[in-house]
Amino acid sequence: MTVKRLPKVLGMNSVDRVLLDAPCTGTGTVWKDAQIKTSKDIDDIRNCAFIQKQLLLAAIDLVDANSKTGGYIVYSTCSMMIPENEAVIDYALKKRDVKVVPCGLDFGRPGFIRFREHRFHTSLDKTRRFYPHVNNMDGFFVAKLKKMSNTIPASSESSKEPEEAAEGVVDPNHDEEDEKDVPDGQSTKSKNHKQGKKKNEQASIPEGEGDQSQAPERPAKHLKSNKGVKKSSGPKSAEMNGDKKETHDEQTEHVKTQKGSKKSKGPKNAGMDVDEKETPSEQTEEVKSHKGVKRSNGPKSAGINGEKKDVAEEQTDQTSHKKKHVSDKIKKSGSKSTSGTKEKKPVSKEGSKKRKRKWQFKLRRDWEAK
Ligand SMILES: C[S@@+](CC[C@H](N)C(=O)[O-])C[C@H]1O[C@@H](n2cnc3c(N)ncnc32)[C@H](O)[C@@H]1O
Repeated sequence: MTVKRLPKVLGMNSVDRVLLDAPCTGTGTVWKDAQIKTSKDIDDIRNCAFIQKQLLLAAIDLVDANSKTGGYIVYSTCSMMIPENEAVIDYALKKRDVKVVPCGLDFGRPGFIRFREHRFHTSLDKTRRFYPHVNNMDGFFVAKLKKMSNTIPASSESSKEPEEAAEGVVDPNHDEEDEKDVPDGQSTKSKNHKQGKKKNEQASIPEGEGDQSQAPERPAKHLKSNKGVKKSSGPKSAEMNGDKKETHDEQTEHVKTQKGSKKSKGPKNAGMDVDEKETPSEQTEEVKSHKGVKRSNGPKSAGINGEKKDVAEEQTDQTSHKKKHVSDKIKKSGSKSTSGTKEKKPVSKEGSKKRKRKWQFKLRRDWEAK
């Protein structure tokens, strides 16, 4: 039986409420199953998003909006992927007469309302995101919907739902321009310099918090598609430290595909103060192609507060985009630049970083072009 038939079989508007703990990629379980970082690829995310959207619509159709004791649908996943979370809820908002209501949880971070080129309904900030390194639990997403009426918007019925299920899958091949003002994102990128050759190897991973501010875009991580990955079955732990002043976290560690690279230590900060943040520079970690590269272990630094972070990151992006121009100007003015100058001086760390960034953007551009 297909998911779509579920309401017809069980009865449309026949139940008071539904808890939909949807099947997902389980990327939120990364702290206890590091393999998840390399075992899932964009196709897995797409497939999950597809079924999740169908399941959510079915769940909504099952619920009776006029129930005096219910009319609610709670949707959850243990995935950190926006396509499996906010995008699914946003999709449901367009397809059914439902609205997002507060979850009643005073911890966790608000869901994203914008991400790269995507813009979600502002009520998505009532959803909640939980991060392993922040909340000492599996990465988790939860949204509570209130069904407003049992009518299905005409616009919804006329459209083809299946194909729309693919909507919301954040295309990692977005314009670089979009990265500037977009929140965290975290596309996954190949570290072996073969991005262009591999298709659909990037996936978007949320990183920051979802309140108005957006986290910085990060170099993508490379996701491999290995089989035999453990299935996620929802969050299992934990002591949820209710940090109310959570700011952005950046769980966007680089997914390393090579052996020998340092492993992520997962949530190392039980009860960690949520103020921990990544510095702007962290979002521009280079894509490494060789083995033995140290990996980022998530949030390391503190320093910037939520609002400033976006700005800082934006600036970082802009800086990268303008690098070439700046370099040219420096040349013209005859000043000695650290990189890009004619004289081949030993490249400084800073220069090396810039060049890598430049190279990274170029790769991405080329890859996107393909
Ligand atoms: C995150 S788990 C839910 C775990 C459940 N809340 C529990 O505590 O046992 C997702 C569940 O969805 C089921 N599932 C997978 N694909 C499905 C589909 N197409 N339709 C309905 N359920 C599906 C899986 O078997 C799995 O039990």
